[in-house]
Amino acid sequence: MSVKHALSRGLELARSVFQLGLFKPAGRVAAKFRGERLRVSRPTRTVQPQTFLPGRYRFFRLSLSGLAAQLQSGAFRRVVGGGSPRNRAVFLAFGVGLTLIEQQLEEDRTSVAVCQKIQAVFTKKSFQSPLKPFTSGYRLEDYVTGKQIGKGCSAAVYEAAAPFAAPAEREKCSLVDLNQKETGNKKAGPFPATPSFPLAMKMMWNIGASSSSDAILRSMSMELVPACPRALSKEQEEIALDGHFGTAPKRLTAHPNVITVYRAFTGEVPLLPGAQEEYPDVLPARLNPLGLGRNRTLFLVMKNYPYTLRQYLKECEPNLMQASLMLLQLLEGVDHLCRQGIAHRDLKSDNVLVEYDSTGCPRLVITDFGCCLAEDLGLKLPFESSSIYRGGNSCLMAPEVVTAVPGRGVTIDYSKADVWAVGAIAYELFGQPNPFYSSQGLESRRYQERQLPPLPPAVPADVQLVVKLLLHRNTRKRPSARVAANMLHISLWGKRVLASLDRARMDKMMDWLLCQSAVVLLKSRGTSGSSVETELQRSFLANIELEDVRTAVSFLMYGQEQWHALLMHYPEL
Ligand SMILES: Nc1ncnc2c1ncn2[C@@H]1O[C@H](COP(=O)(O)OP(=O)(O)OP(=O)(O)O)[C@@H](O)[C@H]1O
Repeated sequence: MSVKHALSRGLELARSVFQLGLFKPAGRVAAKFRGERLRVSRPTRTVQPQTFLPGRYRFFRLSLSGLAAQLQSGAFRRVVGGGSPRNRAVFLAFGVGLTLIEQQLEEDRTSVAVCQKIQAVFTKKSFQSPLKPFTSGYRLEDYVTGKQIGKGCSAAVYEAAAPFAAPAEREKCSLVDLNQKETGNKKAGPFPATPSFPLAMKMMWNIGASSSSDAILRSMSMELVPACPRALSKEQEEIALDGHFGTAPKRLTAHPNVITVYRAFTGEVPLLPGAQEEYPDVLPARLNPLGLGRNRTLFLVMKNYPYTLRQYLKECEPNLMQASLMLLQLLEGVDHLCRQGIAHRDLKSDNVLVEYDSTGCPRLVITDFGCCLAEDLGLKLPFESSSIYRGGNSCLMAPEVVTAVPGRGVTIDYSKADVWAVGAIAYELFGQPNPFYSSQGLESRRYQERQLPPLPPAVPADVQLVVKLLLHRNTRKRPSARVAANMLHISLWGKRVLASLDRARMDKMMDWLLCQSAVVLLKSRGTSGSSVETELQRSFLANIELEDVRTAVSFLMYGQEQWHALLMHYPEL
């Protein structure tokens, strides 16, 4: 290799590596050129908190001061000074690279500060419940129940109403309301002649636990993960905590794309419409002499949604924009769970509920946390024996979960399992059958990425890329929910800035983020109720982090192939 060639190759590599913000390879590139491993001291971890540490490489990042020390060391100078012209050229290129790093760090510090300010503005206003706050409702008698609206393997769900929980006026925009308006059914007072049912009451089937509140709350504790702070009465909250000896499952904070359980209480199983015909076996002997159920069980009160996602998609065909927004909502919901160390483990279109926002756009919420993982240990589950429960719905179980083999020291990492299921559900959102349902033939245990069916050609390329990446078998090549959501946000609302971006310079991106923030703040001041679009944009801005944005931009700019080529070259990325 000529000196000129080595110099230009070194510079080119340094530039591309620095532009991507990948500092780790810089060390390796240098080592590669020198034909030996560069013995720089391991990263000193005394980087100031505000220093930007790019992406996943933060733990590996070369310490500039360590490198500087190496540069000054006699051994290094001997290699460089006495080395071949090629070595000197590479050293020169590397020196230029170091200057670039310094500049980049300075720019990154500014960008991080911008992101932090934006986050602070958008995390202030927390998500508001659409229902009037209420202080009672801890007994079955507080509610009027209507017809059955759903049934699963562990519960029946009924429509319900309570005078103290009427929906806030501006939020009454569900299909139920629309239908009632069309048929002239106007509300007159808290319990009109034909009551509308803004609530849904889930009655769990209690077969295993005894009838004590303690046993019920302990055995069904996962259902309480999306419960709001005052969902349980004081006494039951204490029982729920005591029953777990201080290790009760985590509770989620509210999010527009995650169900909120407003009330949870234990009570006697009533004979509700359809019980004798549809679930006689799980009724207590008091109601069915042959029934196996216990006398008391857990009740959960939530907002009543007009559709599950599966029902909605059977009846409606969302357009491309709506389908993309729906995908984005699932990603935002999953990101919210991940941030709080919770894995749903049973995501499917039956466990997603749908309503319309004030503009007619479908709003999605993730529901049914009965199979979730919400332990203090986080998203890693020790998997030492096959009796350990991995989650529901094996068809949509991520490859790393379904193929895990129990053994000593084995853990299953769920941090990207839900997002994989979102990738599979994306097919349904865009009008295709879910490729992982048995009728379609792919099994998450053994499929290859090339076997994935294409999405319809009309689906935007960026969305196709996101779905492809989400279904990557290798979790290291699968983006997190946050990065995937950022990709969609930038693709939906930041196409122009993306086209003008220089990979390294995030200043244009920061300008765009500031503009977006102003626009979203203005939109939020409107009186027409919050729209899905605004909620999504708020979520994006509330969670903005430079390294996630940069990774999303890299994926979008390089596309999957180039990114993976880079990963192959530098597998430790
Ligand atoms: N808040 C709600 N609003 C409207 N319908 C609901 C609501 N919650 C549940 N449903 C309906 O009830 C059905 C069963 O609810 P859910 O999935 O929570 O029960 P489950 O027994 O835990 O289900 P699984 O079989 O997945 O374990 C849902 O598929 C849906 O049709």
